[in-house]
Amino acid sequence: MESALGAGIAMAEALQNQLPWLENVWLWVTFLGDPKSLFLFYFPAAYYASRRVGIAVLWISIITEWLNLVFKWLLFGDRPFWWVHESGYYSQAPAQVHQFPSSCETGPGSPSGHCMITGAALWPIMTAISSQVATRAHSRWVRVIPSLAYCTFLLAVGLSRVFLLAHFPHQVLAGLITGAVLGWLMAPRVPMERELSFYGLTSLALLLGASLIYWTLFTLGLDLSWSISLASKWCERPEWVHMDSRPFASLSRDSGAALGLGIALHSPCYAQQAHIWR
Ligand SMILES: O=P(O)(O)OC[C@H]1O[C@@H](O)[C@H](O)[C@@H](O)[C@@H]1O
Repeated sequence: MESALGAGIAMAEALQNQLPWLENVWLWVTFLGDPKSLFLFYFPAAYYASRRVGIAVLWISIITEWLNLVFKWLLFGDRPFWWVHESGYYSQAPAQVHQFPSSCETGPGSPSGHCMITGAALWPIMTAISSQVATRAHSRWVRVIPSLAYCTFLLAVGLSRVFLLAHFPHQVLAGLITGAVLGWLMAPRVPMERELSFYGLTSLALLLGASLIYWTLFTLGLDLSWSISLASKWCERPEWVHMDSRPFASLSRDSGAALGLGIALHSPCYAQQAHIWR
């Protein structure tokens, strides 16, 4: 296992030292692939274009981010930025890698959330654009552009995570595969018109479900804050350890977004707008 992780560090070394001019590109790509961007940018943009696709993006983001949190708790994956120091693997010849302001994620590393959550949530956008293109374009090459763009973007997100020392390549691969499978499975099953209690109960279930898993693992003697201690210990600058990368920050976002979606869809203001649109 150590040599596989070492190969991941060698890949990060190559990305950082052989292609230094791409640094800003990787930082931008990681920002665009951040699960937070799904809630802040992709969901509103998709909703503006199509209500159904917008709700699918938000719903899939909520559920896959929650699943990603649970997978991370169960898989105990190291992050490269602390593993290079903690493992002792580089005590003789230090690795030629450095950290960035967005390297110091405090959650465990496996699977990559950027790849898994963003991969799943962008699936409905990709399929919606694909079907639009298919009705207009006759060329097979034009029709594959949306799926090609989806794959290229996610591959770039994966490479950016390796470049930043946030993930090992196998964690990126696990995130990419899980994200695409979840996107494919969930996109046709997104609940569209449900009563407010459905959203309230989903919000509560996400909150209580994660808390129950956390306390069960904690009672079994597992320390789930191990990654926060390692991130704080090995991050080059304390100000790079961001509170919103903590596992419970994403849980609050998911639970709040599920309830917020229900309240918004049942608000008189929304009903009035929906009436005008019809
Ligand atoms: O697992 P990754 O790719 O580091 O990404 C997941 C994390 O990305 C962070 O930027 C978010 O703030 C977190 O909430 C999220 O959990």
